[in-house]
Amino acid sequence: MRIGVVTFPGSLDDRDAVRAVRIAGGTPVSLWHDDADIKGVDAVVLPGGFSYGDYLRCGAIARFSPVMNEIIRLAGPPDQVSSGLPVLGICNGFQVLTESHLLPGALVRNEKQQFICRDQKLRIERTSTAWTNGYAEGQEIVIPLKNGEGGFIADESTLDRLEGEGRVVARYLDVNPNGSRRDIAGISNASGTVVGLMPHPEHATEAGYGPEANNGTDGLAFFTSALQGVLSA
Ligand SMILES: NC(=O)CC[C@H](N)C(=O)O
Repeated sequence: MRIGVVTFPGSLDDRDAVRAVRIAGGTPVSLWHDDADIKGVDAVVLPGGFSYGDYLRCGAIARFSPVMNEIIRLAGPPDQVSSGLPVLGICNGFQVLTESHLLPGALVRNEKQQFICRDQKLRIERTSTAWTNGYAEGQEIVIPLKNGEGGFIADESTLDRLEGEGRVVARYLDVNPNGSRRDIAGISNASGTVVGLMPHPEHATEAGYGPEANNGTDGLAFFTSALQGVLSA
């Protein structure tokens, strides 16, 4: 399975995302922000970093890049249950997804106005997505978190809708590091093909290099899940 990893000017975690795809058993395909097509890949990862220098707002400029035009077209409308292109947005990638309106809500400055870097415990709440079907529902994992604008916000009716439709993919456990509403760390579109996640699974895919928990490999199932290519819902 060929998984595209997009590099924007200022991307930081694209190399680790490429590596994670390879460790999971997939074939990584590098995509450049200026590419008008996505080379026929089966899924796409939008990596973390500081696309276009985080000017204006994180992800606000990346959303208008040629490669995003194509990804937005292929991913399909966010509230429609259809099998569009699977897309995982990690951290800055999550910010790009909300700016692109592929996911609802927005990411704002962390509550304490500081950049955070820590190992973060999460609970996986939705496993019927292209990116989390390899986890058990309710599974607790620890992966790195590092961002300045990671507070997930949305109006109450949108939050209720996300909860009601089971679209909260992951929630912060023990500590809510950034003031995200309802401890939300990740959400999906209606069909579970598009997932945005603020912490970084690509940094916890190789034994001995991620957080101490489970030998540092708690993030790998995001990438092996995509290789299953099957949604259970
Ligand atoms: N690690 C990242 O992707 C950082 C995301 C974003 N630039 C922020 O600081 O919030």
